[in-house]
Amino acid sequence: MSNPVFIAIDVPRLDGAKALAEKVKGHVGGIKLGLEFFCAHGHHGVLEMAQVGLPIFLDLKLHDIPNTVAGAMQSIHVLEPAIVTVHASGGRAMMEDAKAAAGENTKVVAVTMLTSLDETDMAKTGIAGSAHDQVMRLAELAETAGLDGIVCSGHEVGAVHKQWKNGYFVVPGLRPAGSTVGDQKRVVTPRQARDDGASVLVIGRPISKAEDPLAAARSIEGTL
Ligand SMILES: O=C(O)c1cc(=O)[nH]c(=O)n1[C@@H]1O[C@H](COP(=O)(O)O)[C@@H](O)[C@H]1O
Repeated sequence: MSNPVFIAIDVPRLDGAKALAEKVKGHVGGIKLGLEFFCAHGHHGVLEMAQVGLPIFLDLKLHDIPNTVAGAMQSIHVLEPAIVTVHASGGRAMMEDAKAAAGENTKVVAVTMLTSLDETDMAKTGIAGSAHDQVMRLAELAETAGLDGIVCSGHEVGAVHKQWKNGYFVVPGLRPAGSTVGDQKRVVTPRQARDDGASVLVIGRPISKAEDPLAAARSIEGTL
């Protein structure tokens, strides 16, 4: 099985991003570039990072009216990302149009409930009920819209996997035992997420902020 770990490269400088990716590339399966990186370096930066030779996950978390999101998807075609994110709360029509506008080899996955939120945060945005129910509801909506899968925490991935057999499940909020949780709230270990059906394990700071990122990536790989 190929390595399911995508390293989240949330660093501001392109040279630093590239050096980190080069360092760990033998022990991860892909590179995730998010808003911090894309806002700083745009298309040029993504093309530079693609030279490392690993699949690129472009985590743009698109959330707008359908026409605008479809346009954004068309604008990133040329980058040929393996995975792109949109927000499930953008609704069914937005997700349908995002998928229709995506390249044939790009998986479009919907962020359900951010792993930095818990039920108290959710209630303050006007959504009552459990994180589990909210993720299941949005997963069903994403499947109906024809997306490839969703992003959810390791707390929900087992249940979503049972409901959506051939879905593609991206799980962030991962922390090896004993590591700092930081701003994440719904957290599990990489091994737990993989055992529960995650297709992709997104891991950032436990590798990027480690004293020795190569050793950290290798050690996580060894637990899988
Ligand atoms: O879409 C994502 O990748 C994502 C969704 C989510 O619910 N939570 C989440 O942490 N992420 C991303 O996953 C990465 C997690 O980074 P670390 O907390 O440093 O491992 C960051 O790049 C986040 O933007």
